[in-house]
Amino acid sequence: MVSALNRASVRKHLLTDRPVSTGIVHLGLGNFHRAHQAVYTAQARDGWGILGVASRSAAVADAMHRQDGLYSVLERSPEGSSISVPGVHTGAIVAAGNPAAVVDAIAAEDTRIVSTTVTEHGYCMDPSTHRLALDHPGIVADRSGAAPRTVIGQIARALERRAATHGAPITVLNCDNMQSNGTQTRRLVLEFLHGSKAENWVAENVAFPNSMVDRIVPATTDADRAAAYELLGVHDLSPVPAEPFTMWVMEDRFAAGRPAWERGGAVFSDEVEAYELLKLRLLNGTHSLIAYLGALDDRATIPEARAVDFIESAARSVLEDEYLPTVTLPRDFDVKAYVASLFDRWSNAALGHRTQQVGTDGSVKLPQRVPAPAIQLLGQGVMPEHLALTCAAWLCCVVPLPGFDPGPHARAMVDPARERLGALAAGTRPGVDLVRAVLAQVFPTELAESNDFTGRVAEYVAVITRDGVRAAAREAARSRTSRPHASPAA
Ligand SMILES: NC(=O)c1ccc[n+]([C@@H]2O[C@H](COP(=O)([O-])OP(=O)(O)OC[C@H]3O[C@@H](n4cnc5c(N)ncnc54)[C@H](O)[C@@H]3O)[C@@H](O)[C@H]2O)c1
Ligand SMILES: O=P(O)(O)OC[C@@H](O)[C@@H](O)[C@H](O)[C@H](O)CO
Repeated sequence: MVSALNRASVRKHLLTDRPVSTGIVHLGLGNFHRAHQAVYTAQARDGWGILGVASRSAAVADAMHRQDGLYSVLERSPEGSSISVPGVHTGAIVAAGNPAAVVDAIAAEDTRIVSTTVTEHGYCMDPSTHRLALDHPGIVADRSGAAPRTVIGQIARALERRAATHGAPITVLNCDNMQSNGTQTRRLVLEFLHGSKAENWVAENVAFPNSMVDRIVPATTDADRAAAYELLGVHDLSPVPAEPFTMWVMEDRFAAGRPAWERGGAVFSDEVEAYELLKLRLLNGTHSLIAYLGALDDRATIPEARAVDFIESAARSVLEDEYLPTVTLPRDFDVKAYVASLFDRWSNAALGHRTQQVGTDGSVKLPQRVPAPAIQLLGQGVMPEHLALTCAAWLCCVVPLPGFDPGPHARAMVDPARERLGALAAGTRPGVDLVRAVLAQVFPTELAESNDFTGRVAEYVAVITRDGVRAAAREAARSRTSRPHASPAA
């Protein structure tokens, strides 16, 4: 019989010491948290424990319960694989079954940090205004006094309770791929609590540091489970695959202490915004383009897509010509090495990050990546051809024109706006009207109402639909060569 992973069966050198107490409540017990923050917390070795909260699915929490709270992180690269077991979780619960328990945990006096990786759409933020979507059904219900089911509702209600009881300060640490993620979370929580007694207490006693998180962590496959078994010698129900690269940069503004995450290599910096913009644009923005072009070219994974000549060229163009000129680099940052490392990381075939996964939730991810650089370049009289191509490829994946089949990887992309945008498309004339109507749903008005930009997106949609995605990328490359462009060495 194959034995299961638990504290008795795991090889001791792979496991960290048991945490002393639960100082952190983490919302979003997905793969990323388990291969990123949990690993840094294990490497801090200073006793901090984490209560993990899954939103709806019980799969990860159940697996962890059956394994004494453990799971493995399987580092995969073409050079080989290695494994570790970050045993820092003191519990795992599912919010959907017991929303009151989430509020209780965050409100507990011993809780000093509440952190989040709940995907961009978990914040119920209107993507075009970046304000709390007060008409979101979850927010409406949570504000009416029901046991809160949204992340912002859970945090806000727990902070209210802290204010009304022991008054102990706390830090809210957003670890999602969002620009100014701490600042935005603070605004959303305060908007939720607007007019309440707790509003001032939160403003004065709760820290919301900004953070930049980076590690490519795909969804787990059967091949990962088999590889984990080979390395562990016992069966893990829920291993997490991850690339070797990992980076975490955050502001050192914690209201009630923090683990010594620097022991795992985390960087505390006053330049987080520069790191965030760099990462969200160069990595995530380019990643989105590779995913949408790749899916439309029938490529299942990012490394397969990145190896296609026209996709690699488009990726280099959007990165070097359109994202890079719109960021301010952190001090002493070696951007040439960073760009080279990105193309290496996207080539990691051992990891097999799926185009479908990276392309999922485009309606809430792209607003963090595309509008600001597009508006900046348009303001300089430059047409951002490859940002327009990114939007067109996304539209062709999630709101394809009648008769156009975007292929299985695009069809598998989940998007919270898919239905709404589909209904909009059904009632709008294809072409620039449709592009403008769709972009108005997700982007700031300034970009959605730019005739130049929406016109260009509509042209790329037409080319993809009529002649295919390769032809559209060729067209973008041709247009790009007609104007000067920057390079990472510049
Ligand atoms: N995976 C990566 O490579 C990576 C890298 C950097 C940052 N991130 C950030 O982490 C996030 C999660 O990635 P992941 O790989 O863990 O995904 P995942 O699918 O493994 O987990 C997603 C988690 O978010 C929760 N969630 C989803 N929708 C929610 C909602 N509406 N309300 C509350 N919780 C919700 C789920 O319960 C789950 O715990 C990403 O969206 C991104 O912002 C991921
Ligand atoms: O995590 P998402 O869904 O916001 O975006 C998909 C990928 O671009 C992303 O997961 C990257 O792999 C990651 O941000 C690398 O740190």
